[in-house]
Amino acid sequence: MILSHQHVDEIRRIAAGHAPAAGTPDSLIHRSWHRCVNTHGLDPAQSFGPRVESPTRLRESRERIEEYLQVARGGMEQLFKRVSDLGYVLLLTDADGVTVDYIGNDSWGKDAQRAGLYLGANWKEEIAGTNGIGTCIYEQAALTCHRDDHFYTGNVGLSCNTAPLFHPDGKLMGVLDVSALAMPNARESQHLALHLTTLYGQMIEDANFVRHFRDHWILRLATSWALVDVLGDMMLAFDSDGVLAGASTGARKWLSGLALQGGDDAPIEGRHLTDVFRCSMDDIWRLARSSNVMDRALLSAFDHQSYFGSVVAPRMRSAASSAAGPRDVTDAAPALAPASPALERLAGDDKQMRALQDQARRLANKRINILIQGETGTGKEVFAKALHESSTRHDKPFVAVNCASIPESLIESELFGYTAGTFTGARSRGMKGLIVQAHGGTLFLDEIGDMPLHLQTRLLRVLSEHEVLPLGADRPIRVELTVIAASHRDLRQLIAAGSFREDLYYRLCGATLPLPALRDRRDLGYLIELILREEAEHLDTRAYIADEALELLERYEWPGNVRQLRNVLRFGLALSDGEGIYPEHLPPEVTAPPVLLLLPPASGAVPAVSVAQSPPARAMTRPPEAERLLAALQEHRWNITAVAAQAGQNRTTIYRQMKRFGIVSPTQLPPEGERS
Ligand SMILES: Nc1ncnc2c1ncn2[C@@H]1O[C@H](COP(=O)(O)OP(=O)(O)OP(=O)(O)O)[C@@H](O)[C@H]1O
Repeated sequence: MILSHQHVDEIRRIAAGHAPAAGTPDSLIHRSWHRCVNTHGLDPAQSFGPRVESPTRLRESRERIEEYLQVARGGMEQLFKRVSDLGYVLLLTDADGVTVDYIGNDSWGKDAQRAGLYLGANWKEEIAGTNGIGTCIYEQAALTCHRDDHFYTGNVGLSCNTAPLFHPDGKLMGVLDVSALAMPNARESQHLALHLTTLYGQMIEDANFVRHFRDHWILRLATSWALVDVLGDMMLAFDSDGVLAGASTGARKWLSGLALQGGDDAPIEGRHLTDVFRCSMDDIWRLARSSNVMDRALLSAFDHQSYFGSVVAPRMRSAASSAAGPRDVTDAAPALAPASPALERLAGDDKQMRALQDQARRLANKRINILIQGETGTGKEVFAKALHESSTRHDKPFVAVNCASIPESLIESELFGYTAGTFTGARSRGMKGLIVQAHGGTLFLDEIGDMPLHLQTRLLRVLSEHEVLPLGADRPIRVELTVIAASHRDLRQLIAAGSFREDLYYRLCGATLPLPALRDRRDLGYLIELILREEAEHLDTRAYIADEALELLERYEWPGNVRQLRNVLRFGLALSDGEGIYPEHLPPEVTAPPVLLLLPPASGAVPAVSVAQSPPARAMTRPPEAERLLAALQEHRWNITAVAAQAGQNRTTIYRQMKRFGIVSPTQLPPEGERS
């Protein structure tokens, strides 16, 4: 041990900016000495006595962080069992360095108390100079402050190992300290104690994280598959839409380090899990259900490292829903998202559409890119627009781009823009690209599957770096936008065929909304009424449709979906001249009789009534569902309402099934002699 005046001289030398003498402690301690003299105005030659806060101040501190204290106490008791025989005491402080909890050994309690290792002692660096706790608060990193590292000579008998404890929001909660008096001089004597302090510090933080996010889903990640269920290196809390609500300290460091490398300093909260990993939410839910750890690998979207994941369900879920897995997340989600008129009007009483509307309401204000899939004409653009209008971005631009309809040679300049002088002739003045035009709002990329591969690469960069580089420009433009992409094609098939980038797919499908085909919707009546009213208003005519015409619409399969429905109604209104739509006002594809299958007579009194127009080989097959339907129709004497009631379905469904199986009611058959 060095003499006290040598200690003081060394601190003054370092504080004055001189190089340390050989064998002196690390620069973290030097930084603190420098701070103590030059910033806090402390003098190392002064004597030091611990400052102990009043019982009232201590009580107030403890009350403020009650939950943290409870969690930390559990970890401290475990840790104390491991270090008490070695002569250590444990301290827990708040973020201001005040000791709010203490576990020590009664036999040397008095000495520890005198040294300031006790409840209420304030170890802030501004007061106590360089010390384990105060310096840890400054450095926000685990450290050892061993003997002569301390600023005041009165403290050089102490050896302190500390770890900062962070709240799930990333702010410092306090410090865990493992301290002892009269340890051997060799710094190495503290290695194990520091290691244990760091380990238990992480366990306390993780326990606090799990408790804080007990109503969220938690994804635990580890680089070792064997440990993922017991000891995650990192944890991410997310809601049932996959939006991140918090990250444990390990995950926060990992994510912010990686994001900063990419120049992105946006907060972690609000990002989507599928931005972090190259996977879809379906993969995350699958991972939650899988019991085989080897199936639980996730590939990071940033550093392309593999992690093993396990998912912990929120506390509020019932046992039954947990067992069913997280597929039915809408059941687990808290309350229904508030209604939004733009989304509301898109559907009537159709279960699939209702679920999509609810999901869309929840997603509207989250920073998530969305992929809408559905057959042509199902209303993908209409849905995207409604989503935008329901969001807080509704007063910002909604820019729609149809990747299939812009010539390939123009897509790049249309999307990314170009500077003046890049082109000659009419385009010489430069143009703000559509991506930049959508800044702050929503960019709708329709038929994304048709985007050429080289532009997919550029789009990927826009999405990950939030920057656009117009053609001919040397500096990128910063853009913030939400992308809604749509496709009627299966993008996974395009990926398999090599014509769509997998990484772009994962960037785009933060959530996938599959729009049902019109033939699978149960709200055709609602849509007819809505569209009829809109079209009639447009044509300034009467919105009326006769029952016979309505029945034909209900029986039609709608290969062109809602777009075709709108066209048919517009056509009907135009032809009907304000007299109401009757069958003769409908286009032939809707009124033409279906292609019929020959169904051999069923065993029963009523003869089979189908007519053959198709090849004999197909005609002879009669699927069991057709058998059952025909039997029900015969039983109810072709009363469609009665058959629908018995089957628990609506009349439209029965009509569709009849059409599919080529079953025609005797009342609709042409007279015997006219059949072909
Ligand atoms: N829910 C709805 N209510 C009223 N009209 C709708 C609805 N959905 C779609 N439509 C109408 O259908 C037509 C097609 O809609 P939209 O362009 O959104 O379909 P899409 O799926 O994007 O088609 P495509 O795949 O061909 O791009 C539009 O005229 C729109 O007005």
